[in-house]
Amino acid sequence: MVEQQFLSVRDLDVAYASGAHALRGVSIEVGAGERVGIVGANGAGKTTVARAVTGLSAVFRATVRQGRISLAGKDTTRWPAWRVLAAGVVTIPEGRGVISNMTVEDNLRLVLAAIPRRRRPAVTEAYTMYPVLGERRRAMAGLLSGGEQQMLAVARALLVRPRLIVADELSLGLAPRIVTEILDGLAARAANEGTAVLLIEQAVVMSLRFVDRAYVLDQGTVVAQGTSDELRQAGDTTARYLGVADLSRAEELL
Ligand SMILES: Nc1ncnc2c1ncn2[C@@H]1O[C@H](COP(=O)(O)OP(=O)(O)OP(=O)(O)O)[C@@H](O)[C@H]1O
Repeated sequence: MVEQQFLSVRDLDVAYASGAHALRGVSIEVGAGERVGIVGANGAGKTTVARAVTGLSAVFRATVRQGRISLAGKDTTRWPAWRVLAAGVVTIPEGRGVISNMTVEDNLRLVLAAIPRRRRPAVTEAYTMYPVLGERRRAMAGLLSGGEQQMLAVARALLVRPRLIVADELSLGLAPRIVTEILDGLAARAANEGTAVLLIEQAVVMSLRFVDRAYVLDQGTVVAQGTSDELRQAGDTTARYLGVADLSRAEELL
């Protein structure tokens, strides 16, 4: 049981203007400082959860038809993205979202500028977290490798001291070794700052290593949930929803 709940999603139903009924009665919880995963196959509804939680549904012409989203007990179901951000929820969208034709350092300074000077962290925090960013701080972000860009996105998200980071398909297109490096950096900093992480991933084996517990989504519904160990041991049942032959022997997915 989550001791101090930060994000609570209850019985959420979301449909797109196209008619796609993407989520049906989804309930998830993320405690303060907790690391929680949402895993599921392509089209399961993972990104739709991320959009709903971060106030981006309307941008994608999706509507919350039923249910409630709350942050620290406040109903945020219909809050716009800027208000959710102000409440301490930062999103790392699929595709990273760094500004390509700005330097690494300017990408970082851009978010720091929004923080009052007396509380502003040093830009070098990002370089301590991922030293390669320091080495490449004058390079245009668009010239970094995919993994380095993702490091920049993660480090930038942490600089604003969020209470929750929602990371959507962080591993997409990256080598497993790089993903591990990125997640290790994120885990260390998040634990240090008490930041909760909602990790949305198709890469289930990798994801279960990083999170404390996870929800399995299939066709817009939560079909299983539990600690990483429980889900791994559920073997066949969980694996079937994920399109994996056997979760306990799915290391090759990495
Ligand atoms: N912008 C959109 N407009 C209309 N339908 C959408 C849109 N985005 C997603 N959908 C539909 O909503 C359902 C859930 O998609 P969603 O992207 O949330 O799943 P996902 O688990 O994140 O999959 P993926 O890993 O492919 O991103 C799918 O049927 C999808 O076709």
